[in-house]
Amino acid sequence: MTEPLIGIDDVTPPPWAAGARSVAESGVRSMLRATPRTAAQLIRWAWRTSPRLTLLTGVVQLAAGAVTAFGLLATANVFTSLLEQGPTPERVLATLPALGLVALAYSARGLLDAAVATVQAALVPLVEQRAQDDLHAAVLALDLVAFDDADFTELVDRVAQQSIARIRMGVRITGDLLASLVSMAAAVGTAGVLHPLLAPVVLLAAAPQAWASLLSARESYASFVRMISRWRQLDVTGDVITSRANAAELRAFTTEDVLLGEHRRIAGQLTAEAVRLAHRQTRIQLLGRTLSGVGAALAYALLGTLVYTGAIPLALAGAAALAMRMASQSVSATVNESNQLVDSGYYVELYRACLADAATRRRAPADAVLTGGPHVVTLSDVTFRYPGAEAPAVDGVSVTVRRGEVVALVGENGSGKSTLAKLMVGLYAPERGSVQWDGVEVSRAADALSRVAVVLQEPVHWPMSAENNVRIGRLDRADPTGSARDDAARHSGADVVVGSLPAGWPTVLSTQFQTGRDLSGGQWQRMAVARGLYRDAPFVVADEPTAALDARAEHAVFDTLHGRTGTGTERITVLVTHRLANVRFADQILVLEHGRLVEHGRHEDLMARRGTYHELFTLQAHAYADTVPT
Ligand SMILES: Nc1ncnc2c1ncn2[C@@H]1O[C@H](COP(=O)(O)OP(=O)(O)OP(=O)(O)O)[C@@H](O)[C@H]1O
Repeated sequence: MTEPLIGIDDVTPPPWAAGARSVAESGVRSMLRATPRTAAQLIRWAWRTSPRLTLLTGVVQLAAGAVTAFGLLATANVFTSLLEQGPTPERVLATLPALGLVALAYSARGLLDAAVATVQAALVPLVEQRAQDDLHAAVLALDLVAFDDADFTELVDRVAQQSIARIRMGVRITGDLLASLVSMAAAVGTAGVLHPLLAPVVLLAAAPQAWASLLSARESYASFVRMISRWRQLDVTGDVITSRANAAELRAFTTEDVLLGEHRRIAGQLTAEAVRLAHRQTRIQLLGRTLSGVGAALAYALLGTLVYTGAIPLALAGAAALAMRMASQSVSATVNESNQLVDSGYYVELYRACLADAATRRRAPADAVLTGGPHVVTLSDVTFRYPGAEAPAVDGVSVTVRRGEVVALVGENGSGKSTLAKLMVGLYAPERGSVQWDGVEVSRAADALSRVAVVLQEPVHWPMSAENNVRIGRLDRADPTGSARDDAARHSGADVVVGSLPAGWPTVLSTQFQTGRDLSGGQWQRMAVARGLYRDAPFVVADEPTAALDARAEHAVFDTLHGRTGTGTERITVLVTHRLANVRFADQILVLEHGRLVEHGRHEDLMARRGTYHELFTLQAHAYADTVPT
């Protein structure tokens, strides 16, 4: 097979990758500016999480840097007094107080390092938790339609998987960077005090290494942008291979080899790119180190010249050499930490961009209140298009539904039934036209969804007890004796499912837990119907609620939905189904084709019209009539 299995070999980088692309294309100077920006952003988040711990971290990091500087000065002092006129026993004794200070500085640094570790251990997880919490809150506040935008959902996935960990790392590195900067300033400052020429020379010696690190980081960004579609393909293929849901079909169609081959093909491309990148980065780093080495040699040569010409007394030369050594060490640490921050900076920025994007995709603010109802639901010229789609999924639908009615949505696959049902309850807002409940625009009503129960074809498999799988339909419903729960279970057939569970209602329905159980497709659907009934809402949307149910269970569910038994008829029921025998008794049948409402009426009217509904119904009826013995 030569064609890529996934079908898309090169996708356009999503808009959220623009940040990485601009870094990859930007100069070293703008990358230099990115580091303080990232650090400032992380400090702001840390401050927002805990001003006290942030302040404390800053203070102990600064103190650690300052103590290191103090240690350097004390050591320089020891050297100076030792070398002043050649060491003698008296002079050695005279250095003892300075040596004491060196020891003090070392132990203070040890204590401060412990303090840094303790304060960071408290602060970093808090910042991480807050970042995760804010992300979850933003995702839960999203308008449903946001999940239909593939680029945005990939952004959310990436941020959830990568950015949170990078924020954690970034906060820690920002603290370390602060301490390294103080040490560097102290060392460079000391060298400068000993002779003004030494400070710039020390910095110049380190500059090539810093430059090489930034170039190397820029190469990483460029590689990331180049391979972004490969990474997406690798993730998708990996998920197909490892997912439990796919396991049976994947084997039944004997696709193991082709999938493995596809995964290897993509992974091979990524590995080749990783090797190319590593070689390029090694060359850049080597150049940087060589130039830095030459710079360091020049710096020491300058020191030698200064001593030789008497510009620096010999007694101070040892201190100067020490300061230069420490300056180059702390410059290396600063460069290394800045580098890591540049690396994290991309994901930190992605997180910020994701929250900003999510804020624009929130559900519209509720500015209308419903008083009871809905009694009358009115759709006027409703049109809706999924993000990025050319054709509307629902196109100019107008209809009125009254309380007590059962409305069936009928049509071929992809004709817009599920989308229309979601528009009716305000899960989607129309692009054109309006959906009103008793004259109120439903997508702007504060409490519309609390009046809705949905039963979907592929319901959520809530990883919780069977009891809560039903009660989550309305957790605040007062049902101390469990009679409402039992009613819902009886009318959906979930009572039989629960009866077969080892611990009954408390059994956890998830094999992710040791004592948990999984259910069959039809059993899950019965639980979903029970949940919908338990919600006891005045507006019920049942989207293929019985697709996986056996005949007896299906019959019972439709009896309930049609209000012929049990749980009350004072509601609106919207039913999406392909089993047309179940829509015969509906008060209104809406037939959709390519999103347009092409037929509308009761069963008898539509049969008399001999249009699409008549054709679909007759096809199904014949399939049964030919086989039922008379
Ligand atoms: N998330 C989405 N993004 C883009 N297009 C979508 C999305 N979901 C559905 N569509 C498209 O919108 C149209 C209507 O889909 P919808 O799910 O409403 O159809 P349906 O009548 O319920 O289909 P089925 O009988 O197969 O369940 C289809 O053309 C479908 O391809």
